[in-house]
Amino acid sequence: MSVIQAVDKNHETVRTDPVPEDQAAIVVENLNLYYGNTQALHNVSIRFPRNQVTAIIGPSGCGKSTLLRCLNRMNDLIPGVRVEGRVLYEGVDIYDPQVDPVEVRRRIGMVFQKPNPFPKSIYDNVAFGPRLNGYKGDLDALVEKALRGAALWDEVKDKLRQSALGLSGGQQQRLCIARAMATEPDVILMDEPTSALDPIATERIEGLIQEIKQDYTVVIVTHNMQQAARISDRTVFMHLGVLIEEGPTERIFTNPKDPRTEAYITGRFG
Ligand SMILES: Nc1ncnc2c1ncn2[C@@H]1O[C@H](COP(=O)(O)OP(=O)(O)OP(=O)(O)O)[C@@H](O)[C@H]1O
Repeated sequence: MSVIQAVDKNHETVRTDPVPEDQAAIVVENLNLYYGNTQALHNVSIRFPRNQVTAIIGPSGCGKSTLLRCLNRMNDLIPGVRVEGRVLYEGVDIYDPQVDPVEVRRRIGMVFQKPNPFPKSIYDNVAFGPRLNGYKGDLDALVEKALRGAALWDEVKDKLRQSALGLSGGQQQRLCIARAMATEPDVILMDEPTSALDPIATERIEGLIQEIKQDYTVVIVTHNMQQAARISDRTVFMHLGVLIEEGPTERIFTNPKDPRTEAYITGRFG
């Protein structure tokens, strides 16, 4: 591995093997985010490579979820939020006034910490997004494809009309992944998707994440460093709203360059 290291003077990010722009699904440039008068992100620049898993790690309150939510404009839904800078998705700034945030969220889907299926049937949960978007194709085939993609089909194929709320927590989270896949996105954002799950369900989701990167770009926020080490190709370390260090996961965990990254991954803070 060639190690190219550069320290950006403006926001002191240490980068190893930076992602070339043409390999990035999402490019974040000089992003600042304010909740009212409180600045939560400071001049963050980062590229998320296509068909890879990028993990965002860092101590509680460092801005991981805030950064993730910027990638599909979920922060727009929070009153008093102000965003400066650019987030380019396949070269288009998603914050451009011409861009429809609903379309952004169709292309860049999201899975949340707690499984949050709608109180509807399994089928209707998966069909919800495509129906909303006026999907004209074969809906049954699309639902099956999404459920297969989320490794849930075999468990639910005989009870598609039953309530999603009858599924286990791990199945519900895979259903939420299927629901995100059903709008045929390119990118799937995951905000601590296994923190409410038991170890077996967690292992299933982790395996699934590694499989789906063939078809999707995945960005995952996790508190669990072992999880980041197990499943991600690249790791991003944040602290106090600043992106401190990013690079190939193995390098971040074996040879962190910034003392704050080292302190965090060795459990000395956070
Ligand atoms: N809706 C909000 N309104 C005001 N401040 C917020 C809001 N959401 C987050 N913050 C603040 O922004 C900062 C970053 O929060 P964020 O949730 O992004 O961090 P995090 O790293 O994901 O934390 P955690 O690991 O605890 O989930 C924190 O100081 C938090 O208090």
